[in-house]
Amino acid sequence: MAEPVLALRGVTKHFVQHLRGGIRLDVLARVDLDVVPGECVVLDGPSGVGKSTLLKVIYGTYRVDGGSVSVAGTDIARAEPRAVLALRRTVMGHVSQFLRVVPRVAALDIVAEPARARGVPAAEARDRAAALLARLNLPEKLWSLPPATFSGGEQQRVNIARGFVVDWPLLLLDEPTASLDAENAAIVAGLIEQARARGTAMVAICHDGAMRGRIATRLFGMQRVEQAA
Ligand SMILES: Nc1ncnc2c1ncn2[C@@H]1O[C@H](COP(=O)(O)OP(=O)(O)OP(=O)(O)O)[C@@H](O)[C@H]1O
Repeated sequence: MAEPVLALRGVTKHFVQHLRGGIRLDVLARVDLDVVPGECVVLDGPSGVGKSTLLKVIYGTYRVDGGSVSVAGTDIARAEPRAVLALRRTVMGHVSQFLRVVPRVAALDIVAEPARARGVPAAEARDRAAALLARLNLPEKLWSLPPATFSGGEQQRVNIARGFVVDWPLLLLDEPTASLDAENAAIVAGLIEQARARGTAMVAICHDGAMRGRIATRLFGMQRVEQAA
């Protein structure tokens, strides 16, 4: 078995809901998970069980109360912000549900940016970005425009292209096909399969049954944590 790119051990996380009288909510309790190159693990469990929270813990957005989150050997849950940013630049990509639009930057450059940040020359990065946008059926006349005014599905395709412009060791996918029609969703499934074949490890949230059946190599079942009285 290959070495895991991602290894979670005993991960525990709670929130205190300050707007609701300081109620404590235990969301993750002693979560263990290994993900090796070429796997696509889909998080499985009812709404509110902590799937998005777990993805944010892996991406280094949230600190944890206990346990460790090893991303390519670094415990990201405890890493300094600078180390988190370095891992995001070199090891770990993230396709979020919604595009974070950068004002006045063209769609093509938004897609090319992660490749540029990893040292790919500008022309090659733009070529890769163009190939992905074409594959995802984004009309070419939109490529030079900032995506602020794009439709939800167009923005999501820009976001997906941005996620796949680099061969990440680890890629996190948060509902990557939620706003897409069946044809474009199938294209995304193809991108995921190709990335797996190249050795990318993936962790995904995907509520659509047909899509998860197509992309998941394994489901990771999550259960609600019993709340302390
Ligand atoms: N930043 C936060 N502060 C306080 N509570 C939070 C925060 N983020 C999530 N929660 C709570 O933690 C629980 C788990 O939320 P999370 O979004 O991880 O669930 P989920 O499994 O992704 O749900 P869904 O499938 O509906 O998206 C929820 O009860 C939510 O209200």
